[in-house]
Amino acid sequence: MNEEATRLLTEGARATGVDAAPHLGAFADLLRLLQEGNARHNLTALKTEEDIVLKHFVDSLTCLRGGHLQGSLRVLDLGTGGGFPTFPLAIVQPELQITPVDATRKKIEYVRATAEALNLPQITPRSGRAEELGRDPELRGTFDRVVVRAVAALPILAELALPFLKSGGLLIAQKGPITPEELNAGRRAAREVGGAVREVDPFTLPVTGDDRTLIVIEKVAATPEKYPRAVGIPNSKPLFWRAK
Ligand SMILES: C[S@@+](CC[C@H](N)C(=O)[O-])C[C@H]1O[C@@H](n2cnc3c(N)ncnc32)[C@H](O)[C@@H]1O
Repeated sequence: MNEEATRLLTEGARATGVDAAPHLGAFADLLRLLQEGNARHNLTALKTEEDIVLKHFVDSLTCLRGGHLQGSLRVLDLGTGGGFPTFPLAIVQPELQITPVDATRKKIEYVRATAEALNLPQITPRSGRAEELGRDPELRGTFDRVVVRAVAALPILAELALPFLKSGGLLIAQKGPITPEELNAGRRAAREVGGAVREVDPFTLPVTGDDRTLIVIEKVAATPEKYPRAVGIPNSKPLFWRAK
């Protein structure tokens, strides 16, 4: 990792309360593996080391805001893509037991190989659609946290994520700026699937100043059996929201 990318990672992580210094070697390995994997799997559009460090590594770490990811929690990363926020979280909080999930099998193969290369056995990837995995008795209702970054509108995320959570578990959704309409629909959808919005935390990404919002939804009641609906329906007919 070049000097400027190292400086940005250190500074950006510090702004989120993380000391990156002990982890610089692991982040450098992750950067190299992502760049190599990108040639085969189209994992990220970001090309420069500085952009990857800020917009994937530091951005992923911002889901630690609020202090909801401490201890040996069972965490599901819904729509992990190239492993974000899974890898940055696993590097700085190795006690988390993380299951990254993605519908694209090749991305999960990359995530599995990268977790092995980085010696992060606490990462146990699964490929599949959230609509189907959320009905698997081994996964439904078994997670303390679901993290999700850049996957869908909030009402869709609520339907896909809440089934995975235990009672009292939290969905931590990393989003860009959110409109009052999306937030309102997200609140209604959350209620429908057994959740309640607990925190809406607007902030700017360290260094770049990009607008971000961290939304925390608590599971307060069992998710009705009919959710999640069949594959594709949460996106094509989102609860209380318009389809894209
Ligand atoms: C824009 S990418 C974001 C990837 C990663 N979270 C990040 O922030 O870089 C969205 C990912 O979500 C996955 N995805 C979308 N809908 C899904 C679903 N219903 N079940 C599982 N994965 C899904 C896609 O395959 C894609 O890899």
